[in-house]
Amino acid sequence: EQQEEDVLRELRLFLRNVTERLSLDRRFKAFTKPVDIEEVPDYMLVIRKPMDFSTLLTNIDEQKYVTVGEFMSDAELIWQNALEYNPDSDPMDRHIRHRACALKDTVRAIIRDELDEDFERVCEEVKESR
Ligand SMILES: Cc1noc(C)c1-c1cc(NS(=O)(=O)c2ccccc2)cc(C(=O)O)c1
Repeated sequence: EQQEEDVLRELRLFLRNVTERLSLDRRFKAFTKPVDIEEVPDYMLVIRKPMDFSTLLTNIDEQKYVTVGEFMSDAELIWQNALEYNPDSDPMDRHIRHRACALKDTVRAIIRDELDEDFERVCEEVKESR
C-alpha cells in the first residue's frame, strides 16, 4: 500500500544518491561503466557476474532492490570482480586492486554512517511481506 511505496521510493533515492556520489569520485572511474569487452576480451570468461555503477543505477530505476542488503550484494561484485580479475603483482593489477579496496571501504563507511537501522528494518519487513 502507500506506506510501502513511500519506503521503497525513499530507498531508491538513498541508493541513487550513494551510487551517483561514487560515480563522481575520480578514483572509481574504471567502475562507472561495464568493463569494455573490446579492451578486455577474456573478461567474461573469468567474471561470471559483471557489475558497475551504471548497471546499479539501472537496477535501482527498475526497482530491483527492496533492501539495502540486496543493493550491497550487487555493489560488492564491483570490487570482488576487480580483485578476482586483477590478481597479479604487476603495477596495473595492484593499481586496480587498491581502487577496489578503497571502493569497498568507502561504500561500507557510507552505509554505516548514513543508513538508519530502523529504515533498513522496515525495508526488510516489506521484503518479508512479499
Ligand atoms: C574495472 C576493471 N576490472 O578489470 C579491469 C581490467 C578493469 C579495467 C578496465 C578498463 N578499461 S575499460 O575500457 O573496460 C573501461 C574504461 C573506463 C571505464 C570503464 C571501463 C580500465 C581500467 C582502469 O583501471 O583504467 C580497469
